[in-house]
Amino acid sequence: MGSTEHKVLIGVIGGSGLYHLDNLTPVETVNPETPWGYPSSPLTIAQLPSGGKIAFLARHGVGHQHSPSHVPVRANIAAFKSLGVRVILAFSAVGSLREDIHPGDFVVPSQIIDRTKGIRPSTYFDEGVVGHAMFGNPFDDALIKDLVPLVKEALAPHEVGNGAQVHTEKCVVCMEGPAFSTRAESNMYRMWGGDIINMSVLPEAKLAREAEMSYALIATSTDYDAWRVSEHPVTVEEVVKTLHQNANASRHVAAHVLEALYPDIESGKVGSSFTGTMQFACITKKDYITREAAEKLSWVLPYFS
Ligand SMILES: CSC[C@H]1O[C@H](OP(=O)(O)O)[C@H](O)[C@@H]1O
Ligand SMILES: Nc1ncnc2[nH]cnc12
Repeated sequence: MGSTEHKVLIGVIGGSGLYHLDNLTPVETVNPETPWGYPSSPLTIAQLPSGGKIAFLARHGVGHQHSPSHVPVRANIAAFKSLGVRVILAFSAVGSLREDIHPGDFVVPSQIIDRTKGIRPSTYFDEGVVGHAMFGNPFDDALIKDLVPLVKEALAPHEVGNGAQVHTEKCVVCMEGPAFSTRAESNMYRMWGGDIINMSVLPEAKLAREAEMSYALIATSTDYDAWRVSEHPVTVEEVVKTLHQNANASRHVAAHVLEALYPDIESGKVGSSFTGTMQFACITKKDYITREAAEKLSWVLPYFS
């Protein structure tokens, strides 16, 4: 198990362009080996001004060495869980599938369309224990309700937000990658009701749910993907350029939101929406669960210890 003297209640996942939160005070680095291997990067435990502790993880590694299809997501979520994390705030660079979601805007989505190709390990329930998590509302809506006003507040000063809007109630398409979509695919996603697109929200959100953790995505729009005929289809240069412009705003949003949410997470008012939900989601009969399988699952769910 991961061990630290610190009580860590919130995990932050930094996406493309967000490889550190150097506006917070680091206190320790941990790198727990989980039954699913090591996380994408060591976890930096940092202290908030009010004293609360958070853990930061770079999704693709600090050198951006893990492609979206090969991020060790099960290890990432298990590593957070082993530190006692209850809430995960995940940052992600996304393409916009809508005219009114401009590059530089922030989006806190409420739905997901899965366009990954089944090549990512995406469950903790594939080795001897069968469990079916409820996933109709893939994010923690109660967390989002508290989060969105805080994101808006953080971006309100023009020198921070630079006029960025905050969009809610949107649908994120998660594609396999690493190549971007064709124009035809991009248009199809628009017809399906997709509003933004990335390569990372799955299986992250699903594994957080299986581990009974509260999860929300804070997406920053970097481009118009491939659907907009007046423009050339998205390139990585364009994404990275906008990302660097957005990174300081994201760090500011993270610091503001973490500080404001911490007391409610500590008191259990926020972050407990899914506590206990997996207890009856496991369908395998007790006598059929091997000690090895139970031991492995106990990393993410207390019922198996
Ligand atoms: C660098 S462009 C595509 C890449 O960016 C996004 O990463 P993240 O979600 O970690 O910010 C997208 O999901 C792709 O992995
Ligand atoms: N257009 C796009 N497609 C998929 N992932 C992205 N991340 C940023 N822009 C993206």
